[in-house]
Amino acid sequence: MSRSAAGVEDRIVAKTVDLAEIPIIDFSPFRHGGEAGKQAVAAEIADACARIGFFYLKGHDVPPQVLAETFAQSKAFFQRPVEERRQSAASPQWYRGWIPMPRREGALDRNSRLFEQYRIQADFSDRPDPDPVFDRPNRWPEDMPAFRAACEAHYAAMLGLSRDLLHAFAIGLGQPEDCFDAWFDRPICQLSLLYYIPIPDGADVEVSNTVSHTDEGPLTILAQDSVGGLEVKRRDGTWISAPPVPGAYTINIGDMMMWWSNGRFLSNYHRVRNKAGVERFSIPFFLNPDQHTVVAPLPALVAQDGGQARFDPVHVGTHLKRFYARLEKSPGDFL
Ligand SMILES: O=C(O)CCC(=O)C(=O)O
Ligand SMILES: [Fe+2]
Repeated sequence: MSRSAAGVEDRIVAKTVDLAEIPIIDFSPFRHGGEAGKQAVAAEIADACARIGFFYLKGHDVPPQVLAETFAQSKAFFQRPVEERRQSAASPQWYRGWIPMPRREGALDRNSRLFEQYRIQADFSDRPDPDPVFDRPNRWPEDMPAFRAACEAHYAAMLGLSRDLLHAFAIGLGQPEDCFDAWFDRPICQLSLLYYIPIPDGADVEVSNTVSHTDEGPLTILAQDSVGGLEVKRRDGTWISAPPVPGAYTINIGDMMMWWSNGRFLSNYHRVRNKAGVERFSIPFFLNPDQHTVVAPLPALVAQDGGQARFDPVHVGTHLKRFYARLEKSPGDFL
């Protein structure tokens, strides 16, 4: 018997956030509240990262119009006919631009990937020794100059916020505020505009728009529209909703921050199930270190843990190239 859409897991599609699980943290004391403000915010962030790896951030000082304009441009782009979207398509050799949904074969399941995306990355193509994967110019829809302007403004705002958040993570780990800074000179960041179709009524309860995954880099700053559908795994293995909180970003740490913290912080599993019956838009910004950074547990934390490093060192560029190669192999990813 197939499980019905009204199965147990469906009940977790909640519209309100459980603040005991995922706290809303006000960032303004970190910037404007002196040393005590910094310590207090860093402690709240560290607590959330240790428990669940997710928190909401308000008081971030990102002007609301930066986000509103990027959402407006994203909607305008995804509403275009497919022939127009395809004009700025990514390819396995040029992983920037529009990435369609995989072609569907058979019934939907938890791996169906029910979303399209537009991927924008750092552009270091002016380097004397440009890397063929990382240092490419972005693709832009040529007849939508406002699209490019909005994405670039949003990217810059997210990069600025990430740099401050790195300071908060450092303090929360009991380390000097600038302990991560040297690894973020030319960070390989990515801004994705995501467009999720609704999961059809009556689909198996396992059907999900994205697979359950952790993020690769140290930090993801996510803007959600009002639809909801993001779900986060608790340490006991059950799923909870992480619905949008107006005016706040949804923030999670990824694998590299877990490695640096020697496991104090959790890079947590999450997924999207859009059961709202309408389209959903979201905009994650993925922070990654410089290409040649080697991420390994911070020595001071390893010393506190009796000399035991829980994770092996990882070279960022090699790791991300392997990750991109996996994405490229997914059948049907490119039209
Ligand atoms: O769209 C979302 O809410 C989350 C997206 C996500 O997890 C990802 O792109 O890694
Ligand atoms: Fe993610």
